[in-house]
Amino acid sequence: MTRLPFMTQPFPTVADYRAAVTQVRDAAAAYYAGPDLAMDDAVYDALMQRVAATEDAHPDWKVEDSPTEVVAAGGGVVGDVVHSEPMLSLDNVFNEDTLRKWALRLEKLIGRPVAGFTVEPKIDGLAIAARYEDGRLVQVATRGDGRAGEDVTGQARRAAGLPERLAEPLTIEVRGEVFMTDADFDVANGMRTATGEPPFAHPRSAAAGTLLAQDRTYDAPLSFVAYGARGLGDGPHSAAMAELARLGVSSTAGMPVSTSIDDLLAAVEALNTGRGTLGYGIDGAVIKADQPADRELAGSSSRAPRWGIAYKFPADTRTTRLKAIEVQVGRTGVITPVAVLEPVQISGVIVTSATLHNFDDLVRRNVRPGDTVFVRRAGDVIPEITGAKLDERPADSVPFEPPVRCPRCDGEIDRTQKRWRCTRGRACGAREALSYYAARDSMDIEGLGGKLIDMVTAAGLVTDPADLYDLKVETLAAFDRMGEVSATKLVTAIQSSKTQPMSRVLTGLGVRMTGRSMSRRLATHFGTMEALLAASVADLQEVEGVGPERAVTIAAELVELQPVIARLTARGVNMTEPTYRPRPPAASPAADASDPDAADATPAALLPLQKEDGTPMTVVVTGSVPGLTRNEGNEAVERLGGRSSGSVSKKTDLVVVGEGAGSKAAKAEELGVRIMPAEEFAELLRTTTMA
Ligand SMILES: NC(=O)c1ccc[n+]([C@@H]2O[C@H](COP(=O)([O-])OP(=O)(O)OC[C@H]3O[C@@H](n4cnc5c(N)ncnc54)[C@H](O)[C@@H]3O)[C@@H](O)[C@H]2O)c1
Ligand SMILES: [Zn+2]
Repeated sequence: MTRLPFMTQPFPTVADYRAAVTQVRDAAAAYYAGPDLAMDDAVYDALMQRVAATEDAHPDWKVEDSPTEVVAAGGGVVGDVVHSEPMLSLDNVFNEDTLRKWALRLEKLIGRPVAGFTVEPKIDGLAIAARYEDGRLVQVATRGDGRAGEDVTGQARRAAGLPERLAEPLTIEVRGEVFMTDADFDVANGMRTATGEPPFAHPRSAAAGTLLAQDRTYDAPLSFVAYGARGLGDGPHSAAMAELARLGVSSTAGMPVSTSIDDLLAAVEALNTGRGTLGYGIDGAVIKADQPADRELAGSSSRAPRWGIAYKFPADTRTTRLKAIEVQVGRTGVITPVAVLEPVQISGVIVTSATLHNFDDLVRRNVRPGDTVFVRRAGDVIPEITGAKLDERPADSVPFEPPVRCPRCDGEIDRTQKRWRCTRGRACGAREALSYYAARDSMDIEGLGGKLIDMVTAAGLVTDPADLYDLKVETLAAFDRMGEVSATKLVTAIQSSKTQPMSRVLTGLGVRMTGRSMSRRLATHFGTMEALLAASVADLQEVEGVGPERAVTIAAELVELQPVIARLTARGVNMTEPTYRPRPPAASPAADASDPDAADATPAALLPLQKEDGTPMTVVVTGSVPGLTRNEGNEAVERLGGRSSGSVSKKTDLVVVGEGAGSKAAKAEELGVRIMPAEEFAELLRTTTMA
């Protein structure tokens, strides 16, 4: 997990520092009191780090009971249940380097290697302590200020994983996290809105609001996972967790125990990678010394144990402004609201749009254009909006009006399912999809215009591009004003489109967030449709211009398109890209000598627009090239091994100048970039593709 190293700067003045302390305290007070949030977790964490850095730099500025030194930054709500032993916070690390340092410091502190570390998920919920007497659940309390918490027995009894009775009549204390799964979050908000209450903004606040609710107007589901126990003997932590599981309590049992830091880091990384698929939110990993003897030697400060640490993952939830809600009609007629966002960075990725799932959800989550919304992005999953900050809603905001008719074909909408659909299903998008497929820049099927597409779709003959290849001359000839001759011509045009390069197939399929040049780049990079379909989100990002957001969308689109691609392939449509050259393997003399396939991988002869090292020249085509459209001109550049670009700069290697060229040609001359007349370019294309 690589992250930009950054230094936390101390505050310049004592007044700034004090103001930050107040801000932290206020935020913590709101956070621990219930579902409301003053700021993003990431902002809170950064502020806390700055407060700590300032205290390091100016110990004399430090305020009494600094939030860096007390549990819950001093914001925990004190109750009347006194804990058997303080419930502490955890110190944080944010990267590999500081985790290694922490482990070294711990070993120095105890004077010997740590016997083993457990790695547990840090579930994003609320800490509780649950007492069992003779196997019966008798009391549950929140962490509070660490010394005493509030009694939440009634609400906590409903948490899945925290049973009313243990499998054996033991008297023990169980500590762990109460949280809400993503699925239960939807249920909870459904109940909230049904009773006229504002929905929760995200699962953590839903868990807090539910557990701390004074009046129980609804019964939202909660879950529990234990990560601590008292009264089960003095074996290792991992054994205690296994014992809890045996007693019927959901726990972190089965978590990896590592003896080397490298294994430990691998376990942390595995948790981070899998975090999007858990079905509930985690905000980090918790690493603990497994053996009680090690823990005892290390001890604790007033705020946190020294034998454990939280490795915080980059925040997966941020707030931003919802600029607009757009309605998208998918290929199968599914109608979904899509959020257009003020760009926001979430765990290193700029997010500009998010899914809102469906129209019910929009109501349930009470989200309106103009709202400040919580956006969650977990790993390679399309970002979603979990809720809005209702206290920041503009006074003039109005609810979003869902469409009454299909925004694409004006047809009826089927609202019987959660996911609304155009009643015309695939046929709704067929016309658009087919004209796009047949267009000159895509498969270039001459004679397949709007009228014909209307006829074949209305007759139910064609719903997706693959159906085109099944069209028979006799069938078409029977259409009004068609005739044998034009029907034959059309069928021939359709059939001969099968040899078009894969990049045009991709363009024709209309993969969201890709256009013609991106389709070409994808096709040239992967070479075959098979390789493209097998590409992971990470593989896709190797293609120039494909960032994480686009990669996720392309991957999702390809999954959706797989059936039609399979049908096209079955009909003999070409799924390879002619300009594709397998990239030579990384220079490794040993591999060259022993690898029998190495000979196959030697780079092919250079194409006219490739540089000596095989990389593409950057080429700008301006003005018209005889016989080619602008798109075909760009396509030709790539077929000749170059990379087409729209603007002339010092990095441009070649400018093709045709009739009607304007300022770009002038700029090329000014910069001394090589110029090629369009006729010469056309000739080059002719000779190269003939060879
Ligand atoms: N947005 C805000 O305004 C705001 C305000 C206060 C706190 N916060 C968030 O809360 C964090 C600090 O809160 P904290 O002091 O309650 O927590 P912490 O970071 O000090 O960690 C301790 C807590 O982690 C939880 N936990 C989850 N899994 C665990 C496991 N396997 N083992 C042990 N503990 C586990 C427990 O609830 C425990 O109390 C901040 O980093 C911030 O993200 C946000
Ligand atoms: Zn429609």
